[in-house]
Amino acid sequence: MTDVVLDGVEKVYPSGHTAVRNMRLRINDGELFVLLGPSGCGKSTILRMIAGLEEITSGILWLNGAVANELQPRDRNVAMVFQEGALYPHRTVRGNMMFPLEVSGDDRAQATAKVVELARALGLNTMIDRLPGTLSGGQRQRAAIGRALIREPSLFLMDEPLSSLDAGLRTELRVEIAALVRSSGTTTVYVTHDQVEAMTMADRMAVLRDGVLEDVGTPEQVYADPATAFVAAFLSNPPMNMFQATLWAVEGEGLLLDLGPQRLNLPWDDPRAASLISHHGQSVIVGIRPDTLVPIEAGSPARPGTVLSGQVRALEFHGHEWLAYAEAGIPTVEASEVGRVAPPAPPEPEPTRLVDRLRALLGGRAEGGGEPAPEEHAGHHRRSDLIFRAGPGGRPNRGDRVALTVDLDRILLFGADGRRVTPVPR
Ligand SMILES: Nc1ncnc2c1ncn2[C@@H]1O[C@H](COP(=O)(O)OP(=O)(O)OP(=O)(O)O)[C@@H](O)[C@H]1O
Repeated sequence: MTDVVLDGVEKVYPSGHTAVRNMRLRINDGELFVLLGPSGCGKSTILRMIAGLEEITSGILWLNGAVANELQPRDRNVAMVFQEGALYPHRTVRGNMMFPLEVSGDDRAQATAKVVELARALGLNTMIDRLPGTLSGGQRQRAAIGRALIREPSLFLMDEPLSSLDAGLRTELRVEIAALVRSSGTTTVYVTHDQVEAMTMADRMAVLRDGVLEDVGTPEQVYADPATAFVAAFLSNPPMNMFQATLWAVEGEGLLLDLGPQRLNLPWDDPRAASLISHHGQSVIVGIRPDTLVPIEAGSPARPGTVLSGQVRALEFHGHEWLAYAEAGIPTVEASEVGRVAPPAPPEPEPTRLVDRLRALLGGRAEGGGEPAPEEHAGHHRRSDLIFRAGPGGRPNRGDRVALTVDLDRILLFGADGRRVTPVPR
């Protein structure tokens, strides 16, 4: 049993690259804690610093209330599983799982019983005498997890243990791993770049970008109440609409979100009004999840300032629903670039998105249909402006003009720096 505290931890590699910046995190005893973020954000570096495999440049690491910066890895009672859990190829599953107990000189009869019990919990009992080379990837990962857990570490660290497996197996194993580590009560830090894995497994999770902690909380908190535009966009599937707006506080009318050719209107009694007033005349980012947009009959009554409209230009079938992409002429924001601490990568010399290359080739018309290209506004403009869901019965057709009511209580508002305009409760 152990808790982990990172107090202002930084990692600068000898190359000069800062991989982790001023990391402040508390991982509680017995928690299944997930570190989530895109490739290169510093997740593995943090895990390796906790394990003692990577030196901490500055800041303090506390393990169970004691400073652990200089503690040798073997003195931390930590077990780690990697993407490809390395097993001894000439030892059976049983032999691999027995190994840590042999090294620590455990009683052989007790060790054997323990291995059999854990192998059963991992669904490996029927293959306990097989060599790793005869196992599937998922079975090998289970055996690696078994070997790591057998000596009951105080802290269990897992670095993308499922990323080499196919989608079906990942889903199956993530449920099993979560159940197993919870039943063992071992504090676990689990690294992944997969949002679904993080949200389905975590007791609490941290979202990282460029070595910086963007948000931390339970999956429900971080999803429903994200601290930054980056977190909101990273966790949204289907993608969140991220619009560039100018905010105007207008007496008698409320708070206007000027989206270029369209606008939304928050009443003065909106709970966010007090925080929003300080953004009067400034750019804000409006995050709208597709499920907060509901198609309505054109011309049907709706409160002014609660409707967005557009022309459907593409539809995607997702089995249980359709996703529609409507051109609305509203400037959008690339949330992954908003509020970055590290300088963004230099711009690509050539358009890299297929749609941009096609558009360049076709002289500005990527999709057929001959519709005039929408007017460009300030801000980063994408053609697929407005993404919304349509049930199997209510799907629009390509080219239809659609009106969508916006659930204003559920829109997320961020300042130009990407941080939420209202403080996020945690
Ligand atoms: N030994 C090293 N020397 C210099 N830079 C390094 C070293 N190891 C990692 N980095 C850099 O530090 C940053 C963080 O790397 P890290 O492996 O922690 O990221 P990650 O979030 O785990 O990525 P991934 O999901 O791709 O594994 C990256 O930019 C990486 O290139």
